[in-house]
Amino acid sequence: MEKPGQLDVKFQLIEGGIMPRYTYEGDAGLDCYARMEQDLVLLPCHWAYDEDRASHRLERWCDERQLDPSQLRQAFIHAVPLGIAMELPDGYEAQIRPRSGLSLQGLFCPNSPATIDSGYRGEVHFICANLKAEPFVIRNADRICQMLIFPVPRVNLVPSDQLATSSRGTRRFGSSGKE
Ligand SMILES: O=c1ccn([C@H]2C[C@H](O)[C@@H](COP(=O)(O)OP(=O)(O)OP(=O)(O)O)O2)c(=O)[nH]1
Repeated sequence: MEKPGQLDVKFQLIEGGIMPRYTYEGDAGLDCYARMEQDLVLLPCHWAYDEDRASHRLERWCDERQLDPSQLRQAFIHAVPLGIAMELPDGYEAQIRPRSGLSLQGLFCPNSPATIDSGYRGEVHFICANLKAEPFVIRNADRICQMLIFPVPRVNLVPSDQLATSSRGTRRFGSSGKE
């Protein structure tokens, strides 16, 4: 039952998915979990400049950790399934954002904050890449990102020949630091 300041949103679990949850009371974001059939290894972005060497580098890295590279799905950038679909009320969006702790480990979300439209009924995904020098492994049920839900006004575009003046005017791109 919805209370003041709360919003009911229908979430559907996809087989193998885990319901997002607030980890601590007072958290703004619902933590979301990877739904992976196979472990994923995100290769460091800079390896993409020398793809021929990337597989040798990965083999060596796996050797040192007694991992079998043939058991790992490899990618430079990947849309990780989150095991959930949703029915957002009209006038709302969900945003998918990285978790700071994983960002400090080099996990990068190129479209952050990602937009989940209210009409989208497919599985929600987290798009990510690896900015660090070492490969980054994502496994099933890893708590990989967080979701926040916001109201979004439907905008009526009003064609206008003239806009009201403002103190910023047309200044941009660091203009406030210059004389
Ligand atoms: O990180 C993301 C981004 C998007 N989506 C899903 C939900 C969203 O509603 C839909 C479309 O996203 P978006 O509008 O950002 O993508 P697009 O490239 O503009 O695709 P489209 O032409 O389908 O709108 O894809 C995700 O699951 N994860």
